[in-house]
Amino acid sequence: MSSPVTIVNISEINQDTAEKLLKAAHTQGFIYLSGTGLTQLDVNKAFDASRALFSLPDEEKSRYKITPANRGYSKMFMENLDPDVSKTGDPKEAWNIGAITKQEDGSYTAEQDMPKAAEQYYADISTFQQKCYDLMRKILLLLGMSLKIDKEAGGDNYFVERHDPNKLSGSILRMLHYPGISEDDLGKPERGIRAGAHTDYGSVTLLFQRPGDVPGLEIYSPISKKWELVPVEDAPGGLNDDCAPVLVNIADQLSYWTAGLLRSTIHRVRFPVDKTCGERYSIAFFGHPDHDTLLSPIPSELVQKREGRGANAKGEKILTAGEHLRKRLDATYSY
Ligand SMILES: O=C(O)CCC(=O)C(=O)O
Ligand SMILES: [Fe+2]
Repeated sequence: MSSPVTIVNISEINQDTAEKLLKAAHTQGFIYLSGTGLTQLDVNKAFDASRALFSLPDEEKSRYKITPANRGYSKMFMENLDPDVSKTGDPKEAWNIGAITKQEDGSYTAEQDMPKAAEQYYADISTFQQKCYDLMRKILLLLGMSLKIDKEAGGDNYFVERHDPNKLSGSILRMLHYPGISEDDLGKPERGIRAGAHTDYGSVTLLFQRPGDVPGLEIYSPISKKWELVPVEDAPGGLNDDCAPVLVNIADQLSYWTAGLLRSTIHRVRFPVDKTCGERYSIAFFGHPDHDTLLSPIPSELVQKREGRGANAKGEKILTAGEHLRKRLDATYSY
């Protein structure tokens, strides 16, 4: 199957890689990255944890209901990403997991209440969270390089300095589970929409999929102006080699911040309803700037010449990343 999303190898951090990333982020807003430094084993372990958490009884999962701090479990139909289209909410379930950290005595603690069964996965989840943070910062370094940000303002590290793992931010790991299409769903298009059309809220999102699972993610391509299915890429090697290409997309805050130069593309998860199909698991890492980051125009000539858009619009109150996020979350959930 041909893919609307190009693959960029980021194993070499240099200007050439940075330009390739910028081109994809500006045109399609979605990019597959290879050479990320994560192994297939890292990713498989995260999916093992995900399957264990979703297979808990509904009654137990409901005890950890998602909070206004955006942590916890969101059950089937609870989230509605596109209320104009869906009256029922999205047929999917999700676990939002904040930082799990290693203590001096070697034990791990979660910043939120978690089921007992999750504890055996804490070390793996914590490692995975750190690797996601590292990958996000690598992407942000490359984007900083590509925008040729003024040296006195922070230069290549402008974005990296504003995504500090030790500061409060909206960054969150989210495990997702979409049930497949059953006999009862056949011929009913609204049942095929597993996650309504939306854009993401933060700076960049990393999406991990399982090679072999049903695909389902569709992007509204800014190039073809059509919905296009994004195939799931295969892993190139064994368990200890690079993982399957990671799907990365630019989200709203980074798009706003760069006056639309980097594109936040609309996407959804949809299964065709003309035949039954199996379930899909995915894991998203939503990277966000630190809450106190001012989303003021980026000091880069490439951004400044885009007058009147996003953070460049005159008369716009400059929001912090935390304020921007709060507005979006309050519009999506019924807590
Ligand atoms: O699960 C997927 O493939 C996409 C999920 C997504 O777009 C989201 O949760 O924001
Ligand atoms: Fe999304």
